[in-house]
Amino acid sequence: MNQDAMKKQAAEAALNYVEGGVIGVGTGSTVNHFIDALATVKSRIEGAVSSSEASSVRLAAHGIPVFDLNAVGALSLYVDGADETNAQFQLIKGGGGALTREKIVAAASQKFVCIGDETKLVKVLGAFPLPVEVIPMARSYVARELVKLGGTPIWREGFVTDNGNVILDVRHLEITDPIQMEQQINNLAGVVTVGIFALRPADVLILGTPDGAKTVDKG
Ligand SMILES: O=C[C@H](O)[C@H](O)[C@H](O)COP(=O)(O)O
Repeated sequence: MNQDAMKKQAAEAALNYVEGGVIGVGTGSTVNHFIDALATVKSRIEGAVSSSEASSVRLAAHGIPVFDLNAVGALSLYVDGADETNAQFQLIKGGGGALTREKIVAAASQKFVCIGDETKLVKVLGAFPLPVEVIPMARSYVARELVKLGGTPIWREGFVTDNGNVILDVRHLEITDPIQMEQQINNLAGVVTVGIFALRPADVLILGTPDGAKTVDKG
């Protein structure tokens, strides 16, 4: 079974958590499978809050109403993918550049269901280059500060986030204390969001495997 088929399995298993109301929907290839599956049960929900323009377009194409987060208040459920997860469900996200809106929607949600394939599970976060969204004028300054932390930041040239900012992808960080590093990088002037999701980790992890989707729910 290939990676995409495992992502699809996990996405379809996440439908078990869709009960009603307005739900939060993330971004990426795994979430695209989830949006397509959600369309088959769309009468169950009122609509969705989306973490990116791309997901909003896909939801709308399926006839699923898309709401502004400010119009709906707290969400019961958020479903999103990840680039890496550790056993504590602390994540690296932002490979698609949607990390800031993803972190906002995750924070506003009671339950965060993370979906992916089994290759996303790692012992220590950081093999995947850590995305950091930065205000454009702060790009070089933040890059120098990230070098002081031991990282090698690479500007994702030509890419602009939905918020009009730039992304630095930071290699060579071994993230042994994700909460501390999330706070430290978020505190740099000019950083909008770092792609570590440890202060608000996922609550449920669903990983596609060759033997079927495996769900671990922290309850
Ligand atoms: O910005 C993108 C998101 O954080 C995605 O959830 C993450 O990159 C995983 O993407 P995919 O499901 O395509 O592997």
